[in-house]
Amino acid sequence: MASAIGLIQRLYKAFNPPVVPKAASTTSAPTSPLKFGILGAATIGPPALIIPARSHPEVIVYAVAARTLEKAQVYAKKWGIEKAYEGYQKLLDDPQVDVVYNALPNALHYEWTMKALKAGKHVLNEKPSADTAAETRAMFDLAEEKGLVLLDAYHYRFHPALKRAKAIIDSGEIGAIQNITAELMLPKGLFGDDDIRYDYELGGGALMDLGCYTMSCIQYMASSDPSSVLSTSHVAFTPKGVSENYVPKVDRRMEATLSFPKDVTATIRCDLAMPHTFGFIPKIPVVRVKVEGLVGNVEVFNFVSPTLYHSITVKIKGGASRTEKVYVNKDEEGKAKGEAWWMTYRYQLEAFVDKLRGREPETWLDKEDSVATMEWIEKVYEKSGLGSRPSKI
Ligand SMILES: NC(=O)C1=CN([C@@H]2O[C@H](COP(=O)(O)OP(=O)(O)OC[C@H]3O[C@@H](n4cnc5c(N)ncnc54)[C@H](OP(=O)(O)O)[C@@H]3O)[C@@H](O)[C@H]2O)C=CC1
Ligand SMILES: O=C1OC[C@@H](O)[C@H](O)[C@H]1O
Repeated sequence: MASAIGLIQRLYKAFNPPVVPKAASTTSAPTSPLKFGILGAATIGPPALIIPARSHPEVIVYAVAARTLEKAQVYAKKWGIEKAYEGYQKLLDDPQVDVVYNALPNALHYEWTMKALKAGKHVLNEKPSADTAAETRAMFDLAEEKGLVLLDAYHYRFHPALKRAKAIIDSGEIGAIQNITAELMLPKGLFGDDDIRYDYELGGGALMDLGCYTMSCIQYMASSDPSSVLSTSHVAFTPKGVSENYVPKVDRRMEATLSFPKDVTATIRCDLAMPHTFGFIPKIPVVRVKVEGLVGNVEVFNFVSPTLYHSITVKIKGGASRTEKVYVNKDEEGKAKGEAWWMTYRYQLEAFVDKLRGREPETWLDKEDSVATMEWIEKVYEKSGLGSRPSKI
């Protein structure tokens, strides 16, 4: 009962956060709040940036750009955004925009992040980083050269629940890691056949969309990059009405097993549309990561959206089992940083702004994290025979 009430309270506040006055930076040198501009009137914009920004004193969502002015205006009106632009370049040309949130389809991340950086903007770039590791590397190289902050929005990494699970593993409580399993599988019916996730030219595929979280997560849990892709299996997406000769390039489902140094193995599973049970009962989403060690294991249920609900279960072989839940970061004195209702996106925004303002973020993902995740996504695609998504460089 208490946990149901907690869930309702967290959900309500996550989507109806207190709107705080916009202030100058909290650093000693006062500056104006940061003005964010969104590329694309995208579905992800409100949960990932617009709503979290309401409770961030240093963030104003100031502009949105879409391919048509009408779409940008409708979105701007709905979400209380001051400026609406037709075409993405116009938003980049606006000197008032400090930060660009790139919410375009994956295949456009590279082009528009590069353009935004060239225009002198910091960038919060949606996941997965780009279509290939070469594109990712080029984006981060340019950000470094320009002294700008670039972050790929692997939002799940910023939630304290993940940090707690990792701390348990790193403490040695479960012994040396032997095996990791990360799964993110959704039921059929969430995405139409014309969704960007099923479009090869737009960087589609289950591994790109959902699998990037699982790939990133196994690397984080293992504290290492993989050594090789041992095996893959996939179910391709085939649009309706295509000819017999159609060669599918997009995975609806992907499974891969990878080896890591020190005899560690990891399996990832992702699915954009798990078939209904008996053809009509939708399956429950599968969102979990399990790390098995020599003497025990840790399992995080719902590692991607832990604010809604999560559990961290620790089982020691032949011994006790316990469950933890962690919704806020605490410093050494026990002072909370964050709120139980902060979604992963709000934690991510906090870290992004801290970095940009020269404060130490609680969590950060750098160039090497992003490049390594893309590299191994490409290697899985190569092994599967589907091949990498088309690179622009
Ligand atoms: N962090 C997270 O939890 C999530 C992240 N994502 C990521 O965010 C990005 C966007 O996803 P999502 O919001 O679901 O997607 P949407 O389809 O809702 O938005 C994509 C945006 O890209 C623009 N766009 C530009 N060119 C094209 C094109 N050729 N075809 C289709 N759209 C185009 C669209 O049009 P216009 O310019 O006209 O507005 C639209 O606003 C992806 O990279 C995805 O992986 C998605 C969901 C969750
Ligand atoms: O968090 C997510 O959940 C649903 C996905 O399709 C989306 O792209 C992803 O980022």
